[in-house]
Amino acid sequence: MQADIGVYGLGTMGGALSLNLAEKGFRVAVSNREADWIAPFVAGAGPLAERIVPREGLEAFIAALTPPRVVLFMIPSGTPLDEMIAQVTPLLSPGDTIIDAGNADFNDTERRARALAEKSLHFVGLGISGGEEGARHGPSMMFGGSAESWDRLRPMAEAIAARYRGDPCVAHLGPGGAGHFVKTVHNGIEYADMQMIAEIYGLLRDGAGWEAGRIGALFSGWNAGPLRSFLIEVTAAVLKARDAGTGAPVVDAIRDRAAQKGTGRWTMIEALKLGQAPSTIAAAVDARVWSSQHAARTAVAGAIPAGARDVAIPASPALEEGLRAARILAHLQGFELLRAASGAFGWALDLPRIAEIWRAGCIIRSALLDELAEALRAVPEGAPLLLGPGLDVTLARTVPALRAVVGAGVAGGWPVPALAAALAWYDSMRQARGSANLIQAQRDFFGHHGFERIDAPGPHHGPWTAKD
Ligand SMILES: NC(=O)C1=CN([C@@H]2O[C@H](COP(=O)(O)OP(=O)(O)OC[C@H]3O[C@@H](n4cnc5c(N)ncnc54)[C@H](OP(=O)(O)O)[C@@H]3O)[C@@H](O)[C@H]2O)C=CC1
Ligand SMILES: O=C(CO)[C@H](O)[C@H](O)COP(=O)(O)O
Repeated sequence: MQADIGVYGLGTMGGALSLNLAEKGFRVAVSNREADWIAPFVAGAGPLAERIVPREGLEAFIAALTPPRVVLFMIPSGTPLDEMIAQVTPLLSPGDTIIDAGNADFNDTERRARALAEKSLHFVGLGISGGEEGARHGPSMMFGGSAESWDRLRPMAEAIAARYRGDPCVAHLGPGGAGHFVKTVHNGIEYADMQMIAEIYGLLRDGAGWEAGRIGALFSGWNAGPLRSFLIEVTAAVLKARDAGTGAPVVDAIRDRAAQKGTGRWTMIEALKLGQAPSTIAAAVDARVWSSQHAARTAVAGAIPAGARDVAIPASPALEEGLRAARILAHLQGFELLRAASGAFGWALDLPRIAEIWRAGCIIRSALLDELAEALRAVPEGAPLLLGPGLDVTLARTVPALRAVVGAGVAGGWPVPALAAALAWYDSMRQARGSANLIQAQRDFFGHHGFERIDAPGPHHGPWTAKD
């Protein structure tokens, strides 16, 4: 049997995606670097095995594909992918397509697309979100590549994608690295959302003395309201889970060191290159770094005075509203970054469509994304996204709660870096006149850098004479 597509890499995501493709009627050739994974995978596929073509070795794998061939890699996307591309390219023919469905640095995707185009091969950078469950039953997918590749692969992509009220959660976002860039920013927002949720958990645990299960029950309640989302649902389930041996909350036994594979860091690197400052994502990346500095934290703990003792943590409605405000702000920062990238790289990213394809299947899926898609459609071209119709009203109503939550964290000495970063951005952006006039004066004083005046064309220098 010849296959419609080949999936290389039968790990968590590749295995699940292969089964999803087979379930939707596609014949899927599968292979894996460690070949002894292949037979157990097929054995576990049940009736879907009849549409799975297992192959050991690259040559046999490629020979199992119907031309023009489509080869999808679901492996770590740095050097491993470059090595696999080098091995597979001589086996392919002009017109064949390589898809990288892993998380990739979009600069690598751009480079690979250029190099493969010289060999008349198509390269697709496909951002996929949804974890194992999403890959198996319907992920959200961010397609980057040529229009020709999209036309060819669209039916397959739409067949396996998550659906939001019937609408497939996949879109062609642009050429080259556009899909991987959008996936990277998705993960940046994911980092911010996870961090802000963890900060609320920390306030309740350390500031209010709540036990994990009680916090989990609170999150469950929130999941029935405007905060409804996969990450709130996951948080509630995690907080309620108990260790089979001890009966204690599992979360209490987990080391407080957050790992990261790089997408949050990539988001920040690209943001800074584009002159953007998504402060909530930066705070989330910072917080993961601080969390990993466990030895230093342990040494410092107790040696430095704590915050005030008599600070009350705001009650549940304020926590819920504050988190809602911060979540909106984090998403808006992510979309501002996408808008900046779209302009800089000439991608014409369809921001409302991106919000729409994130409404189901992906890790940050939430009730907010539907509201956000509507607001992004309505916001005038070029206007700050903070003025997104509807969201502006919600922010005006919920930001006071965010102030109360951040205020309690600051006064009590419980860290709330991402929540505070959201608030700082909001307050900075609503200041028609900020304090950067002083920065300009300082720069001119020590570096003769010049400044603009509000009352006369420039540039100007100050009458600085002496250090006071
Ligand atoms: N897990 C998730 O929730 C998500 C992951 N991703 C991305 O999907 C990709 C795969 O992740 P995931 O399935 O979780 O990872 P796993 O660790 O479960 O699987 C990794 C796969 O990559 C293969 N692999 C590793 N190194 C090499 C190499 N040098 N050459 C060839 N094959 C190699 C492994 O083969 P072998 O068995 O031989 O080691 C295995 O098939 C990554 O890019 C990840 O960032 C994207 C979205 C969500
Ligand atoms: O892409 C994903 C979800 O969207 C992956 O789960 C990713 O691994 C998460 O990033 P990190 O490992 O850095 O927390």
